[in-house]
Amino acid sequence: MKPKLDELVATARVVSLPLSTRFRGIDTREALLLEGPLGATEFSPFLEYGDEEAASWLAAAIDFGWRETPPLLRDTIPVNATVPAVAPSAVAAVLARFPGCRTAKVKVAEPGQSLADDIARVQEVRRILGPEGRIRLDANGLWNVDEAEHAIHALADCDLEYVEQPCATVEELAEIRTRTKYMGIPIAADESVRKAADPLAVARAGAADILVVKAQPLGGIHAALAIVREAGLPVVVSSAIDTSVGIAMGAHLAAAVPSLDFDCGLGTISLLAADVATQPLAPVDGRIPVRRPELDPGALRRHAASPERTAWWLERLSRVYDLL
Ligand SMILES: O=C(O)CCC(=O)c1ccccc1C(=O)O
Ligand SMILES: [Mg+2]
Repeated sequence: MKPKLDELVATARVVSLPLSTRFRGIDTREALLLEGPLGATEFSPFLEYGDEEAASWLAAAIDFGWRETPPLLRDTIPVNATVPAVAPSAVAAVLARFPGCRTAKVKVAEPGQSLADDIARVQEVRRILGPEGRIRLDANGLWNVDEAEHAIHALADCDLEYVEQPCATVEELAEIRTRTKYMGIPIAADESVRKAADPLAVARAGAADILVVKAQPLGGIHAALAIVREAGLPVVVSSAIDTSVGIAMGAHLAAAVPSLDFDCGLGTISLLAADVATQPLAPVDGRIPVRRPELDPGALRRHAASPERTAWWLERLSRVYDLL
């Protein structure tokens, strides 16, 4: 069901939240929050995304606010720490923000950095987590196949759970997966799922061992769950530096998937220096609860975006609404 645009605009609030650590080249995160009949919901495509891409994010916001979730199989979700491409000296402070998380996802292949920087960061994560910790990497598609092969081989010593989107295309993923198979390190697809015209193409091509699924870019909990069912691969539910409201959307998806073998990328409230919920969905003992957060009116006021940015988001909302 599609609510009227007026109904969306009536409750829309735009916030600008400071990050505790720079991530993806940003240090504040803007989001538009809405109140549906079922609770708060979030529309927060990244600023550079075009309206077509943002349309899936709006469909997701409406899905979470206006449609009952599928049956939930879990009431808490284990989450990973997310380590941005920071210097080794900053790793301990980042990990300390993720209490109880046994798994860390480490960003690698950051433009302007070298493989030596990645190795130093990953080694520091391994040192702090100890031998029982799990380490996965995320290159956001920034290596070519030869660079990926070299880097994965060099980092294999650190005992890797999987490598997420080492290269950009499905063809490259298939190639790197073949080349690194002997190392026994699985390849996960993220952008090849959430930014693809066909999110199932990577699974069909046999180009990944694991799918990263995100509720907002995939059009919402129900659409993402259908993709998970059809893909037939293990999944990791993740997020996009959402507020607690978007994280809750992801947590409900993670609670609904038939099986959940990996810790999820839903701990990222810890990368924000402020949030919008009365009780933020930050990790405790390595897990987040599955519940709908309540918006905190004081936080919405304190972190309200400027009138200019609010107008920009409302215009975006109305343009994207017309695409649904
Ligand atoms: O999966 C996680 O640990 C957190 C989410 C994350 O890494 C992310 C957050 C914003 C944009 C892109 C990504 C990504 O997985 O590539
Ligand atoms: Mg990723």
